[in-house]
Amino acid sequence: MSESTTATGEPARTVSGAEILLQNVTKRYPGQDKPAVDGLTMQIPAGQVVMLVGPSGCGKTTTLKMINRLIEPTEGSIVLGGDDVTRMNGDKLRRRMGYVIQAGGLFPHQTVAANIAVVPKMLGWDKARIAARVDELLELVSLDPEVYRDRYPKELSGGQQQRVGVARALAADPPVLLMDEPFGAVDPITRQRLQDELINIQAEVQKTIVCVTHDFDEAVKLGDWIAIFTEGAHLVQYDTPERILAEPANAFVENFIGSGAGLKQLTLTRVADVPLAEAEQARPGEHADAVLERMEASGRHHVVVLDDRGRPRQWLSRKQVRRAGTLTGELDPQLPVVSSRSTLNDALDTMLVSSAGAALVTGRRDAFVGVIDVDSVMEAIAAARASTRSGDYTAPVGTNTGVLPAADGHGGAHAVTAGDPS
Ligand SMILES: Nc1ncnc2c1ncn2[C@@H]1O[C@H](COP(=O)(O)OP(=O)(O)OP(=O)(O)O)[C@@H](O)[C@H]1O
Repeated sequence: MSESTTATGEPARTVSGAEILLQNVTKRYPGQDKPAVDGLTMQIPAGQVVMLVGPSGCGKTTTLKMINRLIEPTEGSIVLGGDDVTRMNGDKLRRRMGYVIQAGGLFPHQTVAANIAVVPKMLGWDKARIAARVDELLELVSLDPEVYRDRYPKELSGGQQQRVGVARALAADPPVLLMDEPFGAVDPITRQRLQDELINIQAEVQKTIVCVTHDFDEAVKLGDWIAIFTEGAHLVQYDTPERILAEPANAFVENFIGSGAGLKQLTLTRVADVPLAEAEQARPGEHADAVLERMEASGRHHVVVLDDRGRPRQWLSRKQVRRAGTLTGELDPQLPVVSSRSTLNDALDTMLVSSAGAALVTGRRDAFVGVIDVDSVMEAIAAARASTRSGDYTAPVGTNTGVLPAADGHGGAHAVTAGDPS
């Protein structure tokens, strides 16, 4: 995600996350012959997003929960920003790590504000500071504080509950956010929106995020790095989404990625990276004749009707304009809109259901910025295929051999195909 921050031209922000280092960590559950996590050594870089993926039962959740010690490791150590967490008080530690689970995991009998305030209260913040923080976080997750702060979880949609879950996890500004299948319980459209929002939030907060998912596309979309595990949390490949798609370490990874790796490349490119077309614009209340005259002069066949804050309301053909007489500006619920942060994959989905074969793109505060069409997406795919994937970066360390590679400039220089399956 940090790459997408620069791709959208926004200045890099100060990293507030901390590095996490798992050192030779093993978890044996009582009564199990094989360890759920077997000697895992893994570096999770500060301020970056690491996605943990792999088949069911491979040890993703156990790995995640050992980081905040909801599960105690049997062996090994976990270091957070230089401190050994296995020696810290568990409650104190969990205040330094936000934790987001499926469906938000909110307390049903507490209001949204009270849910978000849990950790700040434990930390003894005064009321005014807590109230200000609650409102700030609700704004951050795109919920109007006036409307939502006094509601109860059951009065929210699944997506809204998930947003409150993220707000709660961020409440005391912890350096680390742990997420376990955070968007598993919402419908695909809401999931796409929540993922886009998380990308936006991360661009602002730059936390260290470790996220478990079943969904490889989600891992490609959100991850700076993806760790692919087999049983026993054996790391098969730990690298960038680009590299994993282009050079899967072995047949297991190939299978896991599934077919259509080429199409998955679409998930790596954002709408903001593609040149957008301009569009004819109009305001509610305008008369059809004037609008048609402008469309005639520009040779454009569609006009986008924008409200006074520049947000799209309608997208009309000449015929529709003629029929309207005067533009009402009434919001079209079917309007094909994508955010400039959306992936080309999401944009393509939206375009395919839009009769215009194109989509309106919005930027900051949902203001209209241009039009994306199928041709520009196709060109972007061709360009991505043609671009060479140079290895000019250093992948974090990850291995199950229990030995941290020496810092000789080579250690972890490429990704780790750790615990060589041979
Ligand atoms: N409390 C427990 N007691 C005994 N065994 C457990 C316990 N929790 C998990 N396991 C076992 O440890 C292994 C790893 O489980 P874990 O939940 O970490 O996997 P996962 O990759 O997160 O799976 P999923 O994707 O299905 O959630 C599994 O074989 C599981 O059955």
